[in-house]
Formats: sequence, C-alpha cells, structure tokens
Amino acid sequence: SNKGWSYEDCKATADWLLAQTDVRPTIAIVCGSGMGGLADMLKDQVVFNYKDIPNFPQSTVHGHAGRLVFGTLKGRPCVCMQGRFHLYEGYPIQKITLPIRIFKLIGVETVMLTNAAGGLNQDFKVGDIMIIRDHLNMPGFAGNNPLAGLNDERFGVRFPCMSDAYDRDLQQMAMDVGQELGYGDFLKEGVYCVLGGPSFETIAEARMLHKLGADAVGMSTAPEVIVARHCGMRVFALSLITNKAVMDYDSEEKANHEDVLQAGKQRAEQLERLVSTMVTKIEHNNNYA
Ligand SMILES: Nc1nc2ncn(CCNC(CO)CO)c2c(=O)[nH]1
Repeated sequence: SNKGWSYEDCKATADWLLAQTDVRPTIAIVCGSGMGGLADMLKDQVVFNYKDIPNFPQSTVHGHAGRLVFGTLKGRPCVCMQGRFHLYEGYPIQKITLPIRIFKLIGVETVMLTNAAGGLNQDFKVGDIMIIRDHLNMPGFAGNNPLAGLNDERFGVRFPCMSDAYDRDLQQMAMDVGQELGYGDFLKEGVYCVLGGPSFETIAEARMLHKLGADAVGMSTAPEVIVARHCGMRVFALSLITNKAVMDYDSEEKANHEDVLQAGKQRAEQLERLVSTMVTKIEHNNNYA
C-alpha cells in the first residue's frame, strides 16, 4: 500500500535510524502520558525529534515530548519513545503502530509499554502500578485493528494468536522486582481496556467495562501490543493508575488530563526503578528467558 506504513516504508525509516546511530537496542520502552522521564534514565543518549525522522508521525498531546531516545540502561542498549500516538489524535491505527514495526526492523526483541489509565477496579488507588495481564481491545470490536487489510508475511501471520500476548515470565519478573523494591503496597495486576477517546468514558461506560472484567481504562497500548506480537516481539506492559474512573452519578469527581500528568510525576521515580531493574534482568539472567 502506498499509505506510508508498508514494509518498505518501515524498512526505509529503520535503515535511516540504523545509519544515524550505532546503538543497537534489543529493548524498546514506550512512555505513557507524563512518563517521558523514563527516557532520562538512558546514558550516552542519541536523540531524534519525531519531526526529523522520515515518515514518523508527530506527537500532538501535552505530556508527550515527541522524541526517540537511543541509549543504554545499565549497559543494555535501549530505545525509548518519549511520546506515543493515539487514535484520538486522528491518525490511522496503522500509523499509531508504525514505530513498533520500525523497532522490529532495527532489532528490538522486547517492548515495554507504559500508559496512564483510569482505575475501574475499586481496590485500586491513584498511584497504583498495574501490571497488565491482558487487554480488551474495544476499537478492535468495531474492526479498527492495526492488522486489518493486506497482511505482509514478512512481519507475521494473517491470524496471530493473542492468548499469549502479555509475556507471563515478564509479568512474574515485574511482580518479583516490584516486591524486592518494596512496591508491594501499590503493585497490582489486571486487565486493561482501550477506548478510542479523546472524550473520557461516561459513568455508564465505566460501569459496563468494569462488569466486562476490565480493571483499568485508557486510550492506547492495545494496538501496539497486537502489532508487536504479530511480528514476534515479547511484550510487557503496565498502567499507572492516575485517577479512579467515575462510577457513581452522585460523584463530584471529574477526569482531566492535568491530573493524569500530575499523578505520573508522583510515581515517576518508582516507575523508573521498576523498568530499569527489569531491563537489566531481561538482558541478563535466563531465569525468565
Ligand atoms: N477515567 C480515565 N482516567 C484516565 N487516566 C488516563 N487515561 C488514559 C487517557 N489519557 C489521555 C487523557 O489523559 C491522554 O492520552 C484515562 C482514561 O481514559 N479514563
């Protein structure tokens, strides 16, 4: 297709990046709203503004810087997306997931995705970190799936399995590392539900999603996971619970983006510790391989 996300288009951008830096990342980190600070962990940084990368989409959301940061995390070569893309920005879903395919073509094997999300599970508090066990891909229910259209076998099969989308060893690693770091009180696990946005969910929608088994609700991540699994990369994902979804009509609470960014700042340091510790383990010992 000549829409800008063919294998050749992805390969051209991947080759451009490989020519610009000799960092060869095996792990990619995608930063959620207000969580761009994760990129600052990287040493020996080589930074590209999205607008300077051929065929790369542009970030349009406050709290998403729009920079691709290459570097090392405790010696491990990584690439970090400081700013990700969302359906609500009006991009086609294939454009939102283009970076994931580019990561595959530059040699990334594991993708670690983070996002800010609203808590549906009543046991969740603002500031909790939810290890994502599985997702409900609501846009996919309506056919808005990043793999729709012609399948390019060079990426993966026509009908990829999604029952193993979230790597169980990496989930276990996150729980173990979180406990070791003393994060047990705010470390949860659950099901993440993606909506298109940009409007936050209604009370009836929050109640419905909770009934359907969702523990957190957001506007990202599932499309990237589907594309990452399609091309055989391992996936780890977590949600920072930045506010409790409004579930009652007598509540005064009102979801807003500034609260989301503020909650991200509160937990930034713990998120960085968790992710960076996992990065060393992922590359290092084979217990979880
Ligand atoms: N209730 C609720 N709380 C949330 N906190 C973060 N997000 C994810 C969406 N984030 C948007 C707006 O902040 C920016 O990508 C949500 C959400 O969708 N619903």
